[in-house]
Amino acid sequence: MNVPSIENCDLHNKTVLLRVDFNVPIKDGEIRDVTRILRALPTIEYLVNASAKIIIISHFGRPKARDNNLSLKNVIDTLSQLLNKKVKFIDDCVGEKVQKAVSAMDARDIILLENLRFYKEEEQSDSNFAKQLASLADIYVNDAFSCSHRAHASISRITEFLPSYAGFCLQDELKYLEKAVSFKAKPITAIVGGAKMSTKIKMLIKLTEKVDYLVLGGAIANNFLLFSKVNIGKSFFQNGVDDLLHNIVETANKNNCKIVVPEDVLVAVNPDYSTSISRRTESILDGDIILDIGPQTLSTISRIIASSKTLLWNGPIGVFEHSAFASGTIGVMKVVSDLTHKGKLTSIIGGGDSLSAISAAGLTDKDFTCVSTGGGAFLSWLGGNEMPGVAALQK
Ligand SMILES: Nc1ncnc2c1ncn2[C@@H]1O[C@H](COP(=O)(O)OP(=O)(O)OP(=O)(O)O)[C@@H](O)[C@H]1O
Ligand SMILES: O=C(O)[C@H](O)COP(=O)(O)O
Repeated sequence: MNVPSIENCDLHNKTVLLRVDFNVPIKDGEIRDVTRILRALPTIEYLVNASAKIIIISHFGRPKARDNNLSLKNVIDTLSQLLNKKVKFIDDCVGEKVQKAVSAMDARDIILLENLRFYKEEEQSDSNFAKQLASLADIYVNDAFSCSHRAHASISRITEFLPSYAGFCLQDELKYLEKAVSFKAKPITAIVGGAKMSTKIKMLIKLTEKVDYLVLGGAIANNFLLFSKVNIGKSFFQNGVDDLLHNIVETANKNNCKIVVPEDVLVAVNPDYSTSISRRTESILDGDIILDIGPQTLSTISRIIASSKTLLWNGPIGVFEHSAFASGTIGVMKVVSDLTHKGKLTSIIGGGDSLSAISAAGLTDKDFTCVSTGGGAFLSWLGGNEMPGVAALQK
């Protein structure tokens, strides 16, 4: 997939608006995984060495309004440390304050603007908002593969107003993902977990056309359990998706794709999630909250992976941030990395919290064939959907 590279443009003394994905997992103000920041460093360093002025933009979480917990100020110290260079933070992303800071920039200066999603216009792909962002710079660079499935102002609308290029992280992810999935060695297993049901359930239909096993974990699995009339107690699930689930199950049957849901689960015993208890799915109580798969399901999934040649995985299988609910995600991670090292499995894993789960398992990028920063983006790309951010660069 060809995209115009920043290597093909004159950057000297130019102001560059760099869209990255600094939507990193964070808890109590502490970043739990810096992979998404690390992956942006080669592009930032390249721009510094080319004597550009660099304005970094990103979203952070899914804010409904301005929210200090979702301010990009939370990443500024880590970014400066990793770059070994002072990065200035401006607490807005458009308007006079930003314009003033930009006009005071020298070559090689870096500023980070505030969370784009503090403006509803970002997700609305508003033309004026994109124009305002564009007016700050001479060149736009997209280095956020993990956001390129979103048709948002800073991803696809903005390319209407500035010469636009791809950074190295975006280029590499496209290249490695293409290479990794080109083998298509069967059987192919996809694991989809996590909590972003509204985004991900829609993407499952296309996956069932391509894979032999679709293993469901996380909150997404709850929806499928509920659909098959299992009591899920007080567990998280998405409302109003029964028609979609019906289509997914039908398409899976038509394509000989086996959907695997948990047969046993771990539920919370106390409200602080410090202790878990295992239950068969048919024995879940009304007050239970499902937060992980149980041991039986872990061994079923491990068996399926051992019989597979390719594994695609997005989304933790449980709330691995709490040790009582980490055994499913970490157990499966270890099986996958072990088979990858033995050369028996091509493993491709992606997603913000999935990256964090890799480190929680004591593993790194090197333990898998390909590790993508993209979660929803990775699933969308696997399903063969057009990526608005990539398409916009190709226009
Ligand atoms: N059973 C469950 N109930 C509720 N939340 C869950 C459950 N299992 C996992 N999770 C949560 O899902 C979150 C991650 O979901 P998410 O869909 O964001 O995955 P991701 O890998 O970060 O992908 P993306 O990059 O698209 O965000 C984790 O923080 C985890 O605690
Ligand atoms: O975490 C992600 O997958 C990306 O940052 C995109 O976030 P979104 O699903 O909130 O658009």
